[in-house]
Formats: sequence, structure tokens, C-alpha cells
Amino acid sequence: MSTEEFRKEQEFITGLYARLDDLRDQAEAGVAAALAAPGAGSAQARLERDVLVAEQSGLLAALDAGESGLCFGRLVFRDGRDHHIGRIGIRADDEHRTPLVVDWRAEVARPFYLATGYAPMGLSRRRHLTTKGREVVSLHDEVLDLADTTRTGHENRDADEVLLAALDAARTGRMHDIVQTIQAEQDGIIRSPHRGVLVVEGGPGTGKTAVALHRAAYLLYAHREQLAKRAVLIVGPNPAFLGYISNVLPSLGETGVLLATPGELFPGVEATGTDTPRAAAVKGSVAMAGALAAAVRDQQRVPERDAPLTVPHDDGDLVIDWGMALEARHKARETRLPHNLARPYFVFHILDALAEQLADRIGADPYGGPNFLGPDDRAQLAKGVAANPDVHAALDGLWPALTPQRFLADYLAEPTHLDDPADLAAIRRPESGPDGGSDGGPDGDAAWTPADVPLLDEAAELLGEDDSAARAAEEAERQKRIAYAQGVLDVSFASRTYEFEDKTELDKDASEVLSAHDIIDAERFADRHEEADHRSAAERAAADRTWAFGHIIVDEAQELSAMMWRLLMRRSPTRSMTLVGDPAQTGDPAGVGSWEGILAPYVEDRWEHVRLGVNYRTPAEIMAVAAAVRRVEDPGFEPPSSVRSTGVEPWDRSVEDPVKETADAVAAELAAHADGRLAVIAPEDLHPGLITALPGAAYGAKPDLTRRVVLLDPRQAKGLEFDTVLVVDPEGIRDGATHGVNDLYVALTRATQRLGIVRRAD
Ligand SMILES: Nc1ncnc2c1ncn2[C@@H]1O[C@H](COP(=O)(O)OP(=O)(O)OP(=O)(O)O)[C@@H](O)[C@H]1O
Repeated sequence: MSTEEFRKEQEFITGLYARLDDLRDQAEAGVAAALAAPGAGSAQARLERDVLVAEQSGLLAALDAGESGLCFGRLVFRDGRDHHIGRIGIRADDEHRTPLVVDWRAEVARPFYLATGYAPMGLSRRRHLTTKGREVVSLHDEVLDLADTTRTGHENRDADEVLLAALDAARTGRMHDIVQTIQAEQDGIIRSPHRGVLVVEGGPGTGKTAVALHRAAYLLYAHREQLAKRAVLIVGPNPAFLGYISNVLPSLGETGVLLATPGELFPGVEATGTDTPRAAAVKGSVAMAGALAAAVRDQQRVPERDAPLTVPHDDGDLVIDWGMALEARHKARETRLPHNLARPYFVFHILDALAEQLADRIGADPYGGPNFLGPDDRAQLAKGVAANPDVHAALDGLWPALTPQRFLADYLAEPTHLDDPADLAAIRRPESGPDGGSDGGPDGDAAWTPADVPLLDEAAELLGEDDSAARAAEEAERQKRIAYAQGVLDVSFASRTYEFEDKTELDKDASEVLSAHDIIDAERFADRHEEADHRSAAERAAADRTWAFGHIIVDEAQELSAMMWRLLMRRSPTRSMTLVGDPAQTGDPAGVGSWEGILAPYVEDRWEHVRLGVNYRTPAEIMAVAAAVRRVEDPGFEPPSSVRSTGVEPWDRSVEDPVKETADAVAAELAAHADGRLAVIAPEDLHPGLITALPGAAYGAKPDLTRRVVLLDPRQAKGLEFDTVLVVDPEGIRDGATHGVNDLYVALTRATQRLGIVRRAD
């Protein structure tokens, strides 16, 4: 081993970190200076300050990301070019701003992932450089140019050594990035230029999640400007999973991403309830779109033919009859606007007709001559009608203004418009409180569920937001700001006059200089003030139901229902999406079976499909057990091939007391292995016993995955991985749900090292 080579590399890395420290100091000083700047008086100064702070903070986040594993590779080209490759790009502080380390996403870094002995892509040598903190701990060189006879002493005998070391490492409960070891098939997907829908399919452990996250990082790099404005949304199956992946993008220096579960995609609603599998399936089916549309139309009523509505009025009773209401409804529907936005048309038509009715009655000439009332009288009558609260109460009854929450709570209390009465019964729930709950979600058992979220979104589309009240409030706010801005300008004008009074001859020209007052009126000044919303795009997107994302990544995409796809497609008008999943792992009863089924309604056949075929997580010994479970139903089933085998066979015991056996096995594992994480995956009915038997284990809706032992139900285990997994009562998992075999397959494929199975003996 050449220590000289090591020394040189260490020298380079030390210099690189020194540069990183400089840049970080500069960025921190930039933020501090910007925050301390006396910007409070002027809107423009404040704006500039906020932009600067945001920029420098983003830079700081990227620089912080560089702290660990800043540089991990080096490419030596035959033509003499020599580049270090890193997590972020860093330039020297010289005249040419020479790149010290090249961002892994840059085109020039690509041979690091793709070059082979057959296709060296101009490389003479590729080096993997492993660091711990700021110290170089190992070098692995691959010679790609057979004519190159120089040897460094670090030539790698096993080209996969770095990859295997990463795969063998003890898990921490948080997913790590894979920039150092991205494989060629993965690189192609990460950098795919496809602009529309890209479907990435692959069995367990093939790196789908890793690839999706690195693709997000790549897209943010390649299309920074556009995506910084529109943000990237990553949808993952549950909060534990989002926690598990949450460090990956920040470790790559990217923070402009919104992570959300499907249940979090309707701002203002927290979906904490659960549905029965049948209810989730019905709520997720596309038939719900038609049912809700029909239910909204049901809210546009007319009186019975023989039972007109009579509304008391000072100038005599008013009558809303079938014909009048029918015509008004026709006119309103003709606008093709959503319910709440069409409502004013209905209201105006009825008010008009009622005023007419009154005028005909009051002004009628008993001798058959023309009506006595002139235009002013009629206007007066119309005003009276419009001001009558009883008229408005009647209109509310016929065409109520509705919030999505109110509408859906009412609909689910008495569901309609589905063909199968059993479906209607499955989704019916106890009636909500009078206001549909404070966040719209009724309390207790009837809280909103994740399956309700796309229904709320559908309802919001059908109803449209009648934001006239909000707009009026906003306008009043704006007027206040204008008044305030006028005050500010007046003060500045007054002080200008005062200053200019003392000007010397030399300064006389200064009075010609434009002041703020000359170029900006109070209104514009106030508006500019208002624009100062410097939340990141991701933050704004999280609060805005109608946000159109620049790119959407959906993990475990096979789980989403048809209704959820409708919601997501509304958030992605450009259809720029990456969908990753594995139909063989579908657990949700509402999950859509095939990619064609999901996508045809939105993009027909204009989508690309790629596969990943190598399992990086699960050793061959464990995969054989998992595959056997699937082969019972599907004898031809072929799992992805495991990249490694460990020689450790899974164990399998049938016992009288599975809880005790599990507790003993957990204790034995912890005693045998000082590092890593262990998961017990068991059906929910065993959880109370296991919680007592496993003190210290994390459990619940958002278990802390960084704890040594975690207790999960099979659905929660989706997407996660652990060094050791104990699957308890596999038959209970298999028989306990609609897609129980898939759930069991998921559970059995979570281990990176060891698997134990505890069965009930009976
Ligand atoms: N190129 C790679 N280098 C190092 N580790 C990798 C690589 N590709 C995948 N892995 C690791 O393999 C494991 C499985 O990856 P990931 O979770 O992305 O797979 P998946 O296809 O999403 O799995 P599942 O569908 O079972 O949830 C992770 O620990 C990931 O870091």
C-alpha cells in the first residue's frame, strides 16, 4: 500500500475542508450581516435582506451537507484531466474559480458510475475514496486503461468491495444516500431525461426509494431555477417511512422538497382516522368521483311543483316556485362553474325574479293598463328583496354555499349514488357535529381518514372555493396597508422637504433626484410590501391545495387508490412525475393493480417504464424464504436476484407462546450484536402482549426508528429495513388482510442480515 498516495489524498481532503470552512464562514457572516442590516424602514431593503438570508441559508445547508463524505471519488482521464467527485461542487478561491471537487450530478462525473473495462469513457483510473470525518480511511482504485502500467498500490481486487461494505454496514434507523456507489442501471434512471411520467418498477431492496430520492436531487440540480419555484413533492406511504428517508436529500444539500403521506395532501386536514379495508376500497374507487359529482348536484334543489316556497316580506309574501327555481338552476348550471361559484348566478336570477314578481303585484293597473312603477321604484323593490334575510335563508336551502368538509361529512353520514348498497353501508359513518368539526373533521371515531383526503380534494374541485368573503377581507387588509404606506411616504416626503431646505448651492441639483414618492404611489408601495412572502416554495406548496408542483415522486405507488391518483394528477398539470413501486408488494385494498390502469386516464400510453432487477438489501438466504411464500400462489414467481449472500440461514420456530419466544429471541439478538437495528413485525392483535414483553421497543403510529428495537405491523414495515427482523405469526399476517400474502412478503424482505420466524404452534 502506497502511503505516499494516501498522504497526497489526505492533503487534498484537508485543503478541501479548509475551503469548505471558509465558504461556511462567509455564508454565516452573510446571513448575520443581512439580518443585522437596518432594513426595517424600507420594504425594498427588507425584501433584499430576506432574499439574501434565504440564499445564504440555502448555501449553508448545502455546505453543511458536505461535512460528511464531502469527496468520495476521483476520475483520472487518459487525456490528463483529473477530477475529484463530491457530494457538492466546490471551487477554489482563485481567479479562474477552479473546480476543486465536482458535484456528482455534473455530466463530467458520469463515468464514475458508468465506465467499465469495456467502455472506459476516456478514463484511465477510477478511485473510490472513503473518509471518516475529515480523514481518508481507504482508497480503492480501478484501472480501466489496460495500457496504463502505473500502480498506486490501492488497485482493487474486488471491484464491489465499496458497495458490499455499504450494504453490510449496520443500519441506523435512517436511510443514507448512495452517491458513492450508485450502480449503472440506477444512474440511468436517476438522470433520465424523460420529462413525463417515468415508472420505476422493481422487487424488494432493488433501490427504488434510493433511486427516487437521488433523482429528486438530480432534477433539482439540473433544473434548479424551475424547480426552486415550483418545488418537488415526494409522497411516501406513512410517517415512519418519511422519517426514515428524511435525511437523504438534506445530506445531498437539497432542502426544497416537500415530503408528505397521501393523508397529508389536503391542507388543514389531519387524517388520523382509519377505515375498514372495505371502506378504504370503496372510497378509493373511481366510482366515488361520479357519486360525489351527483351528490353535489343534489345540493342544487328546486321546490316541488305543488309546494312552492313562500317567503314573508314587508311588501307582501314572495313565492319561489318550481318553474322559477328550475330556470335559475338551469342558468347557473349553464355557466359550468363549480357549485359555489355558480351559486351567485342562481341567487341573482331568483332575486331578479322575486323583484319582478313584487313589482307586477304592487304596480299592476287594475284596469289592465301598463305597470305604474318606474325604474327607480323597481330598483327600490329589488333592494328590499335582496336585503330580506328570509329570502337568503330560502336560497341557502335551495343552493347552499358548501365547504368540502361540510359537504363530505354530510355525504358520508348518508352516502348515495353508488350501485351496491353494501358499498354505501361500508362508507357510512356517524353524523358529524353541527359545523363538520373545527378542521372539518368530526371528532372521535369519525375523524378524517387518509381515504377521505382525495374525496375532500374532489369535493373542493366540484364545489370551487367561494372566496368572495376572504377576498373582501384581503382587500380591506390591503386598503389598510395602503393607508399605512401613504403614511410612510408622507413622512419621507416631509423629511425630504426638510432636508432639501438646508441644501447648499452645490446640492441644488439634488432636488431633481427622484425620491421614492415620485416613482411609487402608496398602492404600489403597499403591494410590493405584500409580495415579501419569502417562505420557500415547498413551504408555500404545503399550505396550498391548488399548488402545481414542478415534479412529483411517488414511492410505493402501487398503494394509491384511483381517487388519490386524481388528486396527484391535479397537483401535476405538467405530468412530470417519477413513480416507483412493486405491484407484488401491494397491501392497500384500494391500490390500483396495473400501471396501465393508473396512467391511461391521464397520459394514455405516453409514459416510460423501467425495471430494477438486483436486490441490494436482502441476502439470498432470506430471499429464498420470501420467494417460497409467493410461489404458493404463483409458482413461476421470480424475485430480484440478491447481490450478496451471508451464509446465515433464517430460523423458523413454532411455539406455544409466540410473545415469550419473540421476547427471548430479541434479548438473544441484542446480546449477540452490539450494533444495528431490530424489527419485530407482527399482526396488530399481538401488539399489546409484545409491547409489555419488549420494554424499550418503539411502537405506535410514528415509531422512533432509531431505537434498537421497533415493533411494527406489516403495513408500517413497508419501505423500511433493519439488520435483524423477527416476523411473528406469519399465517396471521397472510390471512389477516385482503393482500395478506403481499404483506407477508414485505415483512420477510426487510432484513439486511438476519431473519427469524416465530409461528403459533396451534
Ligand atoms: N447503489 C447502491 N449502493 C449502496 N446501497 C444501495 C444501492 N442501491 C440500493 N442500496 C441500498 O439497498 C437498500 C434497499 O434500497 P431501497 O430501500 O431503495 O429499495 P426499494 O426497492 O425501495 O425496496 P422496497 O421496495 O423493498 O421498499 C437500501 O439500504 C439502499 O441504501
